[in-house]
Amino acid sequence: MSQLPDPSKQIPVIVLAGFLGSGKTTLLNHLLRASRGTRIGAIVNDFGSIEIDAMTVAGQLGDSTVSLGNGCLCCAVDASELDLFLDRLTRPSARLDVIVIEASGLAEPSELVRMLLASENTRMVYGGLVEVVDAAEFEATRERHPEIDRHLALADLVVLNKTDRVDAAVLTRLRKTLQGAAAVVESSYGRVDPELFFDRRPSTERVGQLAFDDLLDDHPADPLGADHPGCADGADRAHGLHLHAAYESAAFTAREPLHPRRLLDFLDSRPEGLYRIKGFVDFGTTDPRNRYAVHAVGRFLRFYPEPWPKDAQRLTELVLIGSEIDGPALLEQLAAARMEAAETVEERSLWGVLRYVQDPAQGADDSSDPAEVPQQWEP
Ligand SMILES: Nc1nc2c(ncn2[C@@H]2O[C@H](COP(=O)(O)OP(=O)(O)OP(=O)(O)O)[C@@H](O)[C@H]2O)c(=O)[nH]1
Repeated sequence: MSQLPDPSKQIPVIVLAGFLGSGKTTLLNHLLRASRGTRIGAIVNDFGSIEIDAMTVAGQLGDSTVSLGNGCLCCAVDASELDLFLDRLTRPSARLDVIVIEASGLAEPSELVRMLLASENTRMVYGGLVEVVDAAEFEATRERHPEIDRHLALADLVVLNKTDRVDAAVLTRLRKTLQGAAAVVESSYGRVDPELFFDRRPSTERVGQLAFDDLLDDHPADPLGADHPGCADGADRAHGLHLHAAYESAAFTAREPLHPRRLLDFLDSRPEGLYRIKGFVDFGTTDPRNRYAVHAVGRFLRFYPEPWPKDAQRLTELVLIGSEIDGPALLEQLAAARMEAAETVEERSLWGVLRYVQDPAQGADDSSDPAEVPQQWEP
């Protein structure tokens, strides 16, 4: 007879979900920096074909990060790829204490939870769903996507993030809206107490606010049919109701540096539907030392200069995610921002970009963590 697993030795697997750009990677990086000895494994699921999130996290974790790119994990035909990674990360030799799955910003959390609960891997236990909410964008996002309420209903913990971006009145309103959901913690730049994540949740019949049976029943037929971009063939029939059924992504790569002013023109005139842009930009001789991480979430735009990693290929790599966007046209516009070989560009053309760089003196993203070395950049 096979032995029942010892629950005290099972590794909790936490799902970190939340809409596009809400701050999942930022929070995951905070956890990794503030883990103080707890060994965290991460599985990162990007929606776009260039795995920007994985690139942002991977440096921190080495072998303990695995990336499941290009498509939503929630629509994998079967869970075998996830199982494979979980198998690898839960091996005793990996010596991990906890595993965090960062879902894509368009994933359907209930599908991920279902996959984890159905997993036959006895070395792990489902550790709960954390839903990150962007305080500045939440109300507009919820209006466009009422299904967000379903995600919140399933959460064990809601992190109301980006509180620095809203005033007291909005915050009070949000607190009221989120009342009745799971425990809510507020944060700026994902700085939450890691104890909230690492303390294993007792394994019970309930998942978040719902019973396990509710979760199994929550499997509506797909009114849109089976084929949607970003999904494996024959993906889940409920997929039509998933957020990402309405979204598409486009990937842009350029070997030539981009002209700062032309890139800004592109960003300033980005269409409403283009909700999320992320990646790294090479501005060539205008700043040869640094690459610029770029993040656009709704109308929010930020550049984060950071020294080029050693041996990194000098490329610009961007992922664009939006609904009702004309991907090829956007890529063409971006291509026009590439510099010609003979083109000279004045250093001051970078000034426009620098307006979107957060002043480190005003509190860098993770300044709360004394263990962290502040980013050095000199444009
Ligand atoms: N002002 C402010 N910006 C934040 C905060 N948290 C994250 N950001 C910024 O928001 C942008 C998106 O953050 P990410 O952590 O990449 O968001 P994400 O949820 O992983 O994004 P996707 O994977 O694309 O869904 C970045 O520019 C972050 O620096 C916050 O609390 N306040």
